[in-house]
Amino acid sequence: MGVGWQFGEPAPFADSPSWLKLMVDISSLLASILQQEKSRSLGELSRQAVELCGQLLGEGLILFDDRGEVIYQNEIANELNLYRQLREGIDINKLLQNRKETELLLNNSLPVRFRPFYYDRDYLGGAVFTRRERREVKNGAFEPREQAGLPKVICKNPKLVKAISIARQVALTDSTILLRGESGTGKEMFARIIHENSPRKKGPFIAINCAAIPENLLESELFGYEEGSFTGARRGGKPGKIELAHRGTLFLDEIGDMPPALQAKLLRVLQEKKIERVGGTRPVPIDVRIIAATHRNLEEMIATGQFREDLFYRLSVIPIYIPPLRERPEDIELLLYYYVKKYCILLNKEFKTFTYDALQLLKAYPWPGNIRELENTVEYIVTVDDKEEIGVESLPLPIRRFYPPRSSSERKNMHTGRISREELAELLERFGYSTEGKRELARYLGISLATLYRWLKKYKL
Ligand SMILES: Nc1ncnc2c1ncn2[C@@H]1O[C@H](COP(=O)(O)OP(=O)(O)OP(=O)(O)O)[C@@H](O)[C@H]1O
Repeated sequence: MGVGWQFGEPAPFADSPSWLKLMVDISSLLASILQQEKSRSLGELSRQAVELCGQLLGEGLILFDDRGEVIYQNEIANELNLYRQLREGIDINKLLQNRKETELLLNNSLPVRFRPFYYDRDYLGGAVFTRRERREVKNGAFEPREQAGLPKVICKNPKLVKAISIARQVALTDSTILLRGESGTGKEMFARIIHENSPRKKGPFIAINCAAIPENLLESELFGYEEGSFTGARRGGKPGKIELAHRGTLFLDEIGDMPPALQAKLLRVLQEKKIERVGGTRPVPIDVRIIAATHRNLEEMIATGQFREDLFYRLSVIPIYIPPLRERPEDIELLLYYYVKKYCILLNKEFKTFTYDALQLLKAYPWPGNIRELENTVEYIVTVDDKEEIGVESLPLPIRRFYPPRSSSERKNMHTGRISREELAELLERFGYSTEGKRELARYLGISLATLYRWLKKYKL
């Protein structure tokens, strides 16, 4: 590598030694920039190669540098929470000092292997990966998601990406947040992300679903109680969820279902930052960050007197709306394959793909239960189906029976009986041959059951 200069005749100041020195200095500067560029692109190339190998490996992989710092971990290691398991199960530094290939079993029976890396005799770092045999990983080693830490957020929809970036920003503050969105859209997941990215992450994350607890118990669950405050009260009393969330985050799910008396009490906590247990006499100072969530229309509830306006404004200092899955069809395919991968690993099955038709149907389906429904659907398919490619026939009935709304001319064709035999056969397959399936199909086609039977007879179906 070198730098050459070419001048016109005569070369300016060619005889001057300081001119020559300047040329030499500039040349070496340019050479070192070129050198840097070259090594940077080599570094980038190796980084991308590592990432690609990590993705293709199909096993959990973590790379450490010579001081035991994690420099890379792949998605599966993340999902398996491999690093935490390692930290809890073994002394990582000892493992690194050992500097020889080691095989071990973590506390949760996850088998891992450590391999050191050298350059000449210098130790560069090492890799830890799970063993190839999936069977062993399957035996209880794949932790349920809740314990495995934060789930990965799968999305490319711009609205959701924006919502996530807002959540990460406001995580740093102590403002109260109101998460709005339908059931199963990921409100609790958002609350956890906010907590984990906040200065309170070392404190507790306490969640309570206001709709799941009977009204008469909700107060003591939230505020706790003193000994003897009611029949059956535990000796010594009991702290409530708000108290348990001290120095951490309290996630109040389904806040719209909170009874009015408790709404007033919660408002006081927010205003005074103090809490009084049921049957208690002295308020205790409390330091919690509240994240509330609801799928209900709180504005309407305020208008009908079911929800306190003052509490609403206190809670929704920062409102974040999480769009339902049907409003972000671009995320459906990503989520489908994310869960296929998860359940194939979990159930020790070969990776599966969807046929074009199945994918189209899954993308058109409105997913009223959102991501929770999608995950359950994939778990069901992967469990019961052994085919490598998932076709329409493998999808659960409610999805098979769903047909995206057609254009009016297509509907007109159907009304006038101009539906082809193939089309009717395909619909029948989709809706099912049972009487219930045929009834659904007739409803879908906008014809009576008797007409449908006539068509089936005509086409000998
Ligand atoms: N973008 C996403 N990527 C991956 N998983 C997601 C995503 N959004 C939600 N999930 C998963 O979907 C499931 C439902 O999410 P979550 O419980 O947070 O929903 P929710 O809105 O709180 O539901 P509900 O109001 O019914 O309690 C969880 O398992 C969550 O991890």
